[in-house]
Amino acid sequence: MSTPETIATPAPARTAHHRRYLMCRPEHFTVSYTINPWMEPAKPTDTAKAVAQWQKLHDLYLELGHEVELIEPLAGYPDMVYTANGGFVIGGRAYVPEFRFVERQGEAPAFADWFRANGFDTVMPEEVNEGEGDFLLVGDVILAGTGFRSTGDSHREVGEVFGREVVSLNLIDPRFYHLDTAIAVLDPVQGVENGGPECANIAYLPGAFDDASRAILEERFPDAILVSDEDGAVFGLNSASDGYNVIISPRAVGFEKQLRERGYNPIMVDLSELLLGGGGIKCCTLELRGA
Ligand SMILES: CN(C)C(=N)NCCC[C@H](N)C(=O)O
Repeated sequence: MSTPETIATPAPARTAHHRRYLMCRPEHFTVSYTINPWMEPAKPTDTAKAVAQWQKLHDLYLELGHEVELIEPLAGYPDMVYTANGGFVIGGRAYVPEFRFVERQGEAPAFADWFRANGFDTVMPEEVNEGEGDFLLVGDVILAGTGFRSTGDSHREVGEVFGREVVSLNLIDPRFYHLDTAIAVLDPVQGVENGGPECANIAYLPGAFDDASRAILEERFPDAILVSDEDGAVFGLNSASDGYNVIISPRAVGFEKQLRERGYNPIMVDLSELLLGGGGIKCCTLELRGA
């Protein structure tokens, strides 16, 4: 009697897409205040180590063929390294942040000046929003997080600025206070009109969302990778993908395996020092989507 054969479904072939990123060298990095549960000013920080770890991420992007722009770090703004919060950029238009906490508010004019000086159509905000920390472009749609930082009103505003559908999602766990700690966008931006997939895929941490938001994610992304609480808790989802290479924390071992099974190429970069400020790989990376 022959035993039934299990036929493994082959992982789809993935293609890397060129990216342009904005980063900020953490020359002034330290933890001198607490605005998220990860930050403990009493714990010592090592700025040289933060710079060395950040440099590896920066150099990896260049090795992968991506472009990296730099913004000058400002003394007194140790969180400026987390450039994902410095704006949200699509089609050459930059929507500037309005930070929730006074400790970061001085960063916004510096990001606005950088966008203007580099030819972006720069839109000043009326609503509290923390840029690509809470806004993620997935296919043609903007997923927008709220609950801790960006307000619901900023979801309306970002929709008006870019003329796109916005899907609001409620974050409920203070450890995952920005959307980019709970969702990773895996596939390149390709709308149906550009010949791309109808829906680019994501990975997410179900426990970071309320029931209603989880239901939305399940319906919109039936093929999403669901990551474990263990991988979520080490900021595994705070990653950067070019559609093939996915840069993740070396601690997210389960997520690494899930990515390989789906045909992605996970590359591990350790930003343990920057985790002391409550940020990881994605937080240090703002995508500059051109016109
Ligand atoms: C992935 N995340 C959370 C980010 N997009 N940014 C990190 C910001 C960290 C900073 N200390 C703060 O609390 O604002």
